[in-house]
Order: sequence, then C-alpha cells, then structure tokens
Amino acid sequence: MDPTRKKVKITLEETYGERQASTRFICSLFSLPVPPANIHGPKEDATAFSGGSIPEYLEHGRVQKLLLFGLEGSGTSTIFKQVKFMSKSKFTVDEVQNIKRTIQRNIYRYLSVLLEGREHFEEEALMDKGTSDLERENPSPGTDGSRHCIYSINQRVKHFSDWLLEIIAMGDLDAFFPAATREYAPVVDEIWRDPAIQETYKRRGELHFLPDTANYFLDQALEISSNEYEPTERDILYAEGVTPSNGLASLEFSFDDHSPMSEIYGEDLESQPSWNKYQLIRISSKGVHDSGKWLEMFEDVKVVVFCVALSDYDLEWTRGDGTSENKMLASRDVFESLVRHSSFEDASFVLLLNKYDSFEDKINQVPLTVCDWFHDFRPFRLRQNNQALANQSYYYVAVMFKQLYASITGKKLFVWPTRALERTSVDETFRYIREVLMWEEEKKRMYCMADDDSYSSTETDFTP
Ligand SMILES: Nc1nc2c(ncn2[C@@H]2O[C@H](COP(=O)(O)OP(=O)(O)OP(=O)(O)O)[C@@H](O)[C@H]2O)c(=O)[nH]1
Ligand SMILES: [Mg+2]
Repeated sequence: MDPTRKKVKITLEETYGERQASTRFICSLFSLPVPPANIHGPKEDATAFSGGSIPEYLEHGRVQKLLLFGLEGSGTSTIFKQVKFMSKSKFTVDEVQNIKRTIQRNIYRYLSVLLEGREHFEEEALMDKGTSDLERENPSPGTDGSRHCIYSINQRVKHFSDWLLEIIAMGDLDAFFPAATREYAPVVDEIWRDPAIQETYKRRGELHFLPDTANYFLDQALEISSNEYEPTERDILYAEGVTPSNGLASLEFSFDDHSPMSEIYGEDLESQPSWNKYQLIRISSKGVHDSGKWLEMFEDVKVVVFCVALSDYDLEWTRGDGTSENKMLASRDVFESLVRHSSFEDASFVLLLNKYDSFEDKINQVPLTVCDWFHDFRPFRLRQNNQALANQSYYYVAVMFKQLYASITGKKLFVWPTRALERTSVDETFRYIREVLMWEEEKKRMYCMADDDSYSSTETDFTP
C-alpha cells in the first residue's frame, strides 16, 4: 500500500493513540520525521480552506510565509492552482479568457509533438523493416508501391501535418490563432483518433514536452475549440501555462478555525497561537536559476516547500548551457543550493515527493537504480507488486534527501508523498505543512523555556 493511501486508511480506521504509535513506528523504521501530534488526516471536504481578508493579518504580522519551489515540471503550478481552488479565490474574467486561449493553443502544440514523434517512429520502423527485408532478401512494399508501417498516415493527414509542423517551427501559430484554427478543429480531432497517432501516443514516454494530461485535452478538441467553450476547474488544473512560468505568484489563504488542529491545544483556546493564516509564494524554476537576488527577499519565510517529481528518476534534463543530466540529480542540486542559501537558515524544509501516481506506474518497468544517486537501492524482495515496490522506493528516496539535508544543516527534513492532480492529496499536504509549522514553533518555545531553566530537559527533545 502506498504511503498516501496508508495515511487515509489510518485516519479512518485507527484510534488516535494507535495511529500515533504506528506512524511513529513506520517513521522510525525508515528514519523519517513525524510531527508530534498528527491528529487528524485529510478531510474529504476541501472547503476546509477558506479565503481571508489579507491586509489586516499582514498588518499584525501573523502570516506564515511558505515558499514553493521546484524544477520545471515538478508540479508546483499544479499545487499552487489546487490551493487557489481550495481557498476559494477566483480567477478574474480576463484571466479565464487567457486560460481559455492557452488551452486552445496547447492542443496544437500537443498535436505537433505527436506528429513530429510519429515521423520519427515511422522512419525508424521503416528502417528496421528495410533491414529485416534485406536480410530475408524479400522487400515488402505496400499495395501502391510505397512502404507502410503502423506509424504511417494518409496523404491528407500528411499534408496537414507538414503545414502545422512548419508553422510551429516558424513560431507563426499566433498568426492563425484563434480564428483560423477553429476551422481545423475537426481535422485535429480526426488526426488525434488516427491509429498512427494513437500508436505514437503509446510511446509518449519517449516524447519530450508532452504532458500526461495531453490526452485529456485532445479527447475534447472539438468542444475546446468552440467559441462557447468555458474551461472547467479541472481544465484549469490540468492546463499548462496558467501560472506564470518565469515569475513569482503569491496567494493568501487560511484554514478554517474549527479545524482538527485546534484539538492539539485541547480546551485552552486562549493559549492557542494564531498560526492559521498563510501566504504561499511560488517561484518558477526559471526564477530559481536567476534568483540569487530574489531569494534575499524571503528571509522571513517559515517553510520552504521543495517539490520534486518522483517519476523523474529516469528522465534527462537539459540545462541552460545545452548539456544534459539526470533530472532527479538536477533537482537534488537545486534543493542543495536552497538549503545552503543564507536566507533560509532559520526556515524549515518540507520536501514533497510528487507524481506518486506516475512513479507507481513506472517503478516496476524502470529500476530506481538507473539514477546514479540511487545505485545501491536494493528492494527487500524481488517479486512484489507495484505498490509495495513504490512504497519502498519512496522511502529510500526520502532518506537520501534526508541524509543530504542533515549533512548540511544537522536538522531533520520533513518529507511527504503527493499526487498534485488529486485535491485531497494537496489538502492533506498542507495540513501536514501546518503541523510541521506548529511543531517547529512549539519546539522553539520549549527550547526557550529550557533556557530559562524552568522546564525539564528531557521533555524538550521530541524529535523522532
Ligand atoms: N501524473 C501526474 N502528473 C502531475 C502531477 N503533478 C503535476 N502533474 C503534471 O505535470 C506537468 C507539470 O506540472 P506543473 O504543475 O506545470 O509543474 P511546474 O512545477 O509548474 O513546472 P513549470 O510550469 O514547467 O515550471 C503538468 O502537465 C501537470 O498536470 C502528479 O502528481 N501526477
Ligand atoms: Mg507549470
């Protein structure tokens, strides 16, 4: 069972005491940190988030700043959008119009990636076929004399394909967009359903720049291309390019005051600190690269939330200078540079290991050891299902990051698995972050008391 599901099951079935014990046991087994009172798991009801009037609490300086970072494609904008929906902040009419255009434009981009991939796969397949025909001295042309394979398309589609690829290569799509492209919606729909394109889509892992959600939009090409189309919440969540990709986005939110967290402090609500207002600041990966100066602005950040796509362990990443490296290693390097940054000396770090769903799908096909950093990973048993293997691999990756973090700071790194496309997962994540914040504040308070010599020393140490 994967850790996310375990968490939900724990919430539903176990009593608080049992849960604390089992969570602590699992965490100590894998050397993972656990907050002291992981009281209640996620509520299904995402409305537990509620928007608040910002200026007054900014004034009182009670906003807890959370900084969200991650390498390109790690899922930070998806998380940001989820929080925006959960906090009930609305997109303006203009923003929705822009999102609509972006989604309509993205369809052409996805199609062009598929068409280009198709050309490549066709060439490759025909070459292989040619070689094997030669070996058998038995060439096998199609009925019209030309050669075919599963990636071949008819002349009409080929015509459109050449036209679209040329336009996109010249950067001219905007000249045809949106009016002219609307006319082509039926062709786009036809091409997407073409067997050659569907075969190409099956090999999407080999295509760059094709997100997991491309099929979601291509399936609806006709509706999306119409004038009347209004993006749904899910469309906005899945769409790329909604959150600025090279800038900074900020959002304020709060948890509702009747949340389970208040129970940590029992009946004594008077002494409960006001930690329920948050500002989430997302800096895009481009921002991270040329952000030395920006980072100085974030000295008062309480938590750095660093997002890594778990399923990146076998992917290549092209740096600005054109050289490439494993994407997990690239993420690790960015993580390390943030951990070492003087602005975050006093901040806590929460590592989100995102795309747990893709990770679970991939882990039985591609061994974790393809990433050099994980070369000595040895699963307990060789024959096991995806979930169990994903679970073990997740803990291994978490521990690698924890060791790295501890070697630099001497502190504990908090780690959490996420599936950013699922709202309950993001809700659960922010509840966890809130617990981390409270735990850290409480720890500081305890240390202060210990300094005053008014507190027994053994109880100050509640690191797991
Ligand atoms: N399967 C899966 N896909 C995800 C998950 N989180 C995000 N994605 C997808 O991954 C792609 C990249 O996610 P983004 O949220 O745009 O990532 P980002 O960190 O904002 O990256 P940039 O926008 O490139 O800076 C999008 O197509 C998302 O829909 C997840 O948990 N599982
Ligand atoms: Mg994005």
